[in-house]
Amino acid sequence: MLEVRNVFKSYATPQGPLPVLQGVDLTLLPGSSLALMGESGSGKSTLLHLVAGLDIADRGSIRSGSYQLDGMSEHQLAHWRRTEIGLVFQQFNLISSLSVDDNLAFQARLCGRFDAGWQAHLVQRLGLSDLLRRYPEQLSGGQQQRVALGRALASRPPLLLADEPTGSLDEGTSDEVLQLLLELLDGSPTSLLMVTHSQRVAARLAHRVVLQGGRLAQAVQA
Ligand SMILES: Nc1ncnc2c1ncn2[C@@H]1O[C@H](COP(=O)(O)OP(=O)(O)OP(=O)(O)O)[C@@H](O)[C@H]1O
Repeated sequence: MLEVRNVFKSYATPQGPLPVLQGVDLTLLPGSSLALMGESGSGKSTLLHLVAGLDIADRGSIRSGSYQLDGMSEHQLAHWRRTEIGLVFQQFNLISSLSVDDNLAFQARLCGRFDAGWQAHLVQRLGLSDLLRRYPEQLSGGQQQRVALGRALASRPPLLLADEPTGSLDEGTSDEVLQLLLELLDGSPTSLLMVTHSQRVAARLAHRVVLQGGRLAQAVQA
């Protein structure tokens, strides 16, 4: 279970500190999914980066399972990122020098959780069987995002963090990729925290919250 409690984060700017998160509270149960919405610049990516251990909160607590992120060293945060979370970004972030097959296995191998049977299942479900020997530049956007999802899920992380994962795909491809993701997560203990601007996408997840004035509010259904 992910628990974010009273988290604050400001950035230093030439004009002085810019407060972005001002007391964020969030709970995400195992196997559940939450859409994180809010206007551009409201701090969605900032919050996701804190949960990912890519940046550190000024104060407050972030915990998941037996991990307490505040107070962790850079080395411990790197371990957290490697073993406990899967990350998917709008710009796929695949490793251009590795084949699809090796991209898929990359994180799972890194954290010692490579499972050939599970990877074969992901390849089949994500429709990647004919693309395994290709390199990222030889794939369409939708294909690259399917590889990125497979890579993030191959290590069976307790928490999947996705920042606008379908943001650069057309509507049809976006629906297809989201559908695959939700099917793969169905019945699994992996929780999904997804930043999205799309009401359509958010409506498919179990819960929705909006970041406003540095805090989270329940989303009002459009
Ligand atoms: N490293 C940084 N240094 C200074 N200011 C930053 C930094 N990163 C983000 N910001 C500012 O913090 C605020 C929140 O940014 P963030 O990227 O978290 O917003 P967002 O809600 O994800 O926006 P979008 O929907 O446009 O991606 C913005 O005003 C942004 O300019």
